[in-house]
Amino acid sequence: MTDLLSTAQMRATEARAIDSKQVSGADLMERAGAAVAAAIGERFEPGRALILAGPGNNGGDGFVIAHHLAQTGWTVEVGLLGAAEALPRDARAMHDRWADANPVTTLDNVRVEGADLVVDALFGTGLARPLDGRAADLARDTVPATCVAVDIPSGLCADSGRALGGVAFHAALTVTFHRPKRGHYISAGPDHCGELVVTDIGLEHFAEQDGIPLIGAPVQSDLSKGASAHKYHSGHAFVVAGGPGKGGAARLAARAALRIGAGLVTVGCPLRALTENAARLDAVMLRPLDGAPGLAEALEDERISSVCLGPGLGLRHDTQMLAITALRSEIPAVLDADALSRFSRDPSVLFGFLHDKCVLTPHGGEFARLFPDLAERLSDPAEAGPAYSRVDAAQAAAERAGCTVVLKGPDTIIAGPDGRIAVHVAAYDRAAPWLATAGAGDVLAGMIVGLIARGMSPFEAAAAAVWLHVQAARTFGPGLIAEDLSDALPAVFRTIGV
Ligand SMILES: NC(=O)C1=CN([C@@H]2O[C@H](COP(=O)(O)OP(=O)(O)OC[C@H]3O[C@@H](n4cnc5c(N)ncnc54)[C@H](OP(=O)(O)O)[C@@H]3O)[C@@H](O)[C@H]2O)[C@@H](O)CC1
Ligand SMILES: Nc1ncnc2c1ncn2[C@@H]1O[C@H](COP(=O)(O)OP(=O)(O)O)[C@@H](O)[C@H]1O
Ligand SMILES: [K+]
Repeated sequence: MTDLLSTAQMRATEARAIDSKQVSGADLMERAGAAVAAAIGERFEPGRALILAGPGNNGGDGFVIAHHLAQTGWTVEVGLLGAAEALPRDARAMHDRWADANPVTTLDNVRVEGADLVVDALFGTGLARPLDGRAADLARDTVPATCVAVDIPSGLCADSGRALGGVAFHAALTVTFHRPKRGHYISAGPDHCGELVVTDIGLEHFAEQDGIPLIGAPVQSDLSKGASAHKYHSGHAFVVAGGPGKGGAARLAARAALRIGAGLVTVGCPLRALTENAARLDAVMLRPLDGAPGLAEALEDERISSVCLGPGLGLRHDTQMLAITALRSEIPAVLDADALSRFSRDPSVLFGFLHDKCVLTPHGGEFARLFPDLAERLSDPAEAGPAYSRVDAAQAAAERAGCTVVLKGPDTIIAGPDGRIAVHVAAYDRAAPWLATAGAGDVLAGMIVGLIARGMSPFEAAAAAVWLHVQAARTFGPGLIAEDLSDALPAVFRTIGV
């Protein structure tokens, strides 16, 4: 499992290593710089390299890289921000080794034009405030295709993935050490990092705390079915649909719930939408509902194991009554789309009925309607590190709501009411750009409700569904529309051995 560290966790690991006296800060810097130079050697032909060295240990790594590149045929120029005398001890030593035989210029005097490679060793995990002056100009002027970032692109907050002051380098390659940091994955991180390489610098033995897990493929045995199982062993998911002409979203959710393995799925809809839904559904069952009292009656069936509300439900008063009715039944519930937005005027009404078996699946806009203060902190300019992050926001939302919150996006954050967090990022080798398509969210809600019907906990169901959803998009490939996601699931199941 890959996990994402905070800068504090990384610093603690480094401190434990150094305190053990088994390794020194200079050893770590030597290994870090050598790892970056090796990654460069595997991807770029030698030419003219410009190293931008900052005033801390990130700059120290830059001098190690200069040393290695010069030994492998590169013409190397180094520009330093600040005075050599002010560098921390290890960085100063690396500077002195280089400066003994080579000139070091100031950052003000370097020019990125004409460089085949720009090594951004300005700031790493110690970035405390926005880039300014010459560093900010260089971040704007450096061509991403020629830029290799040391540890993290300078300007990017390693805890939040947000560019402090809105300015950060864009790199073709980022080489980080020991473990990826949160900032490499969430928010703008992947956009700034380019290719991400994580190198081992010998800290494994000193790692104590786990970071935030990046969600991987679900365990096959959690999704397989017993050879002699009855359909009711896999649960019965109930999806509440809107009125005539509005049923598509709920049908997408229902089909996803069935494909992901719920034993039975029923769509409940107003009587006047029955014919339309009947014409479009076969394996999914249909039940007319007479408003909230009708839903209450339907949910009295003890075999119903999960309920999904929101997709295509509309923003009228009925939606609020239907949601409250579903929540009162205490059946595990997935609330999406209109079932969230309907409560924007007074989210505390919703919070009053939620319980720990619920899952809320807001995209950014829906999140802002339910948690305006948290969304505002996210949209306020990030001026100091560690900046407020999507992880902080999702965690605070789950605590307030008392249930699992899935904050959707290319980077999807899953937060449990107990503080548990998991992240799936559709970037790097998990990119799924065609998933940004109408109805994809409805399918995700259906997948979650289907897995809950099968007996998974809300948090586990959300994590597994988010991975399967992206995997289905990646398996189908370009041209994907929401309808295709459920139909790609059988192929996905085969590849993970279900
Ligand atoms: N952890 C590990 O195991 C290993 C870590 N290693 C490397 O160390 C790096 C972390 O080093 P670091 O802690 O010295 O911080 P770094 O990022 O160089 O910056 C700090 C300096 O920048 C300054 N400063 C900050 N923001 C600024 C701004 N906007 N504009 C101007 N100045 C600003 C800040 O000044 P201050 O805030 O103190 O005034 C301070 O002087 C890490 O990313 C990795 O590359 C590897 O060598 C080996 C293993
Ligand atoms: N660029 C992207 N890459 C991968 N997945 C994405 C991207 N943008 C959105 N998604 C995912 O697509 C889904 C969109 O859901 P949502 O915004 O509710 O759309 P809709 O309301 O149209 O169904 C979410 O699961 C989200 O995580
Ligand atoms: K950097």
